[in-house]
Amino acid sequence: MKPDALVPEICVQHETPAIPLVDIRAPDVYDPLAPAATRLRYMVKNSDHIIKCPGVYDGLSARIAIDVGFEGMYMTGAGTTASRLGQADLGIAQLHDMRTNAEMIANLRPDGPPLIADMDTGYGGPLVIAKSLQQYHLAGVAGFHIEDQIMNKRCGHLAGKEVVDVETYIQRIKACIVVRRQLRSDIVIIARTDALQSKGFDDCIERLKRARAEGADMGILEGVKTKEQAALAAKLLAPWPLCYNSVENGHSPLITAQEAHNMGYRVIIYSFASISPAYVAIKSTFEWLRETGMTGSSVTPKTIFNVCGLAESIVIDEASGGTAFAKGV
Ligand SMILES: C[C@](O)(C(=O)O)[C@H](CC(=O)O)C(=O)O
Repeated sequence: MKPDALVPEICVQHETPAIPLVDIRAPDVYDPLAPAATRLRYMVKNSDHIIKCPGVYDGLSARIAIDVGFEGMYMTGAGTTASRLGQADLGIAQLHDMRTNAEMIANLRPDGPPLIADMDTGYGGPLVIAKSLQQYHLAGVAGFHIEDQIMNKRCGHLAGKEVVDVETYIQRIKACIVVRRQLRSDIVIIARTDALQSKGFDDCIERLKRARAEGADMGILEGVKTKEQAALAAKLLAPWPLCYNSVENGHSPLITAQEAHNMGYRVIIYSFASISPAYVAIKSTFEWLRETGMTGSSVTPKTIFNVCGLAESIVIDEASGGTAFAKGV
């Protein structure tokens, strides 16, 4: 008798998490040439995994995210404020700062990973919000989140946040819906609530349900305190897709992408994924430089230029009959 005939037949049941139903308007067929917003909708609805979006704050961090092969990106407002203005995330960046950064990032590779961008409070009343949405749409942004903090907002992972009343929040969402319709845009509207600190969990769920009823495509419950809270929010709001804001060392528990997916989240953004390591690397290099007069870096200039599209530029020059790179680069 062959030895393996003694081995009882085992029927291995692979645990594949059930793909939760997702309620978002999306095309049935994926078109790689469709606008980023349309592609994002398709991905949210049809992906069998959670869409991981690293936080990017400038051209280089976005280029690296594209190079590494992420399927989505997130433009962090905190990172944009820090890198463009040298300020803390306290509502100092305005529409112009955010839109110009988002436009540059979204157009590095228009056929590349869709960009979700922070829109904070929308930067004003309904008319300003209308302008914000229009500008994000024209900039090629695929989706954005808009929240219910007061205009003098602060990072969602700081204490002392204040929120506007529900009706004012819903006005913000309605302004987005009306303008998106007028523009015939597919831009994904993500309603975020920061009310957990001051109003509690139930109030947040009510706010998100109201936003959903108005037509917001997705939701974020900012600053959840426990994994149970994160899971319950997804359950109570299903099949509405939720996005998880993973801020390591912030107010929320660490939840892996797989855990978030199993809870029913469809997108996970990592707000500080590039700015935190950049801070650590730049600081230690500068300290070393101050001490030794050398940076100690082993990265060649060309490495950076390659990530930033050197090859694409050469192709354009050659295709146009140029000779700028004929002697090498
Ligand atoms: C997501 C966020 O809006 C951002 O700007 O990245 C911030 C992140 C942070 O400052 O911790 C937020 O959570 O408010």
